[in-house]
Amino acid sequence: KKRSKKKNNNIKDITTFYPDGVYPEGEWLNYGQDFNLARTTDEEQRYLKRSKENEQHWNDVRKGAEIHRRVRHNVQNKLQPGMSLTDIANIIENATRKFTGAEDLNTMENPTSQGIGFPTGLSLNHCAAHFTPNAGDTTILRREDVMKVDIGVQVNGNIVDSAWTVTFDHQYDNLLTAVREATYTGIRESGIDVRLTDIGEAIQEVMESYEVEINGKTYAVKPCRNLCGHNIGPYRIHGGKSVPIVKNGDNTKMEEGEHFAIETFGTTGRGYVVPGGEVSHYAKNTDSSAIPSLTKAKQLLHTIDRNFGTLPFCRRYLDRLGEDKYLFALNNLVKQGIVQDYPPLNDVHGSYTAQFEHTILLHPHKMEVVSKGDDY
Ligand SMILES: O=S(=O)(c1cccs1)N(Cc1ccc(F)cc1)Cc1ncn[nH]1
Ligand SMILES: [Mn+2]
Ligand SMILES: [Mn+2]
Ligand SMILES: [Mn+2]
Repeated sequence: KKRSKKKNNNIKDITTFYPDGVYPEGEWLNYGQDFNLARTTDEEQRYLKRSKENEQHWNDVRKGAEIHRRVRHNVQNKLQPGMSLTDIANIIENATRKFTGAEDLNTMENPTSQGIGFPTGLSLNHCAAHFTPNAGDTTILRREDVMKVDIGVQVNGNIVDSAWTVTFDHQYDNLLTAVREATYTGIRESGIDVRLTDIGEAIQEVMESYEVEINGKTYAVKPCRNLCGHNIGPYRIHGGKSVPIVKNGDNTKMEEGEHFAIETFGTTGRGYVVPGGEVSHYAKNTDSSAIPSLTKAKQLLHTIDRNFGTLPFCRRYLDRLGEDKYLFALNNLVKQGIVQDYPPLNDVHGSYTAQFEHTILLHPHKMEVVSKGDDY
């Protein structure tokens, strides 16, 4: 019997939808609520007198954000309990590859010019981040699960990092509302010359003002105090600044022109995460120049350099490139500090964690929430 699978014709190179090559702007926010943070017209002039390469840069991020919105809308329409996490990851990653025209890294002139920004996070329940299935994983999404979907899209190294939380049971609604409102607060509090600790304090206050009843037990929602947002650099998912989600005394300031991922995590557990479980996420260390000792490790590092550069990757992407029996060599690269591993980050078993994340751009005159959609 012919499967009634209709082909989704809306998933193709995004340039067919934007023949003029100009991508939609995100949501604009004024800096700060009081007068002295509002940026005056000469900052606006500086933005408007934008240089060609600057405009190309912002347009690249906006292209990635539009792809991000379409990829997440596509999977949101398909998500059901009973699906395997592997199928969910492939739906997301194949759509990203199609929209960016990065379908086969082996045939691309420059495999890192655009495509997947980092591994698709599909972290369940007490696991808050950095889980994606490895080959052979048989995990099935269940009705009672709280799944954080964390998607990365990159265009010329400009990474759009945005995430939301999927549930099918309304008993988690207050947990999601707490985190969504905390993330929105973090976004509104961000701005040029703002201290990171002040953002964390504002996030924490909103997060802790919520409680949630799950399976008959009432919890005060807590921030996962050792998770944070971060600035983003070209081909660098973590630019060195961490945006705390609790008050932490870090007086480092946000600066004009920076890209930030503002993400908050709420939990019914202990309020902090620990690494645990099988590693799937890896990334080349930007500040390592060590040469691998093992021949197999040298060959693997060449594959990583060509296909990912300093972008994070996961084991499934190595499998897809035809790499085989690479685990010992990969662990050697990790031991030598050439590659960093990012294990899953978990609160206690039986707890529930939620996440919302957007990427923001600190223009001279206003903030642009570039990954904003009508979903979150
Ligand atoms: O937790 S982080 O390592 C971090 C937070 C603050 C400073 S560094 N991380 C960066 C990252 C690491 C590996 C990836 F594959 C993707 C991203 C944040 C994050 N994970 C998912 N979305 N955003
Ligand atoms: Mn994260
Ligand atoms: Mn993310
Ligand atoms: Mn992030």
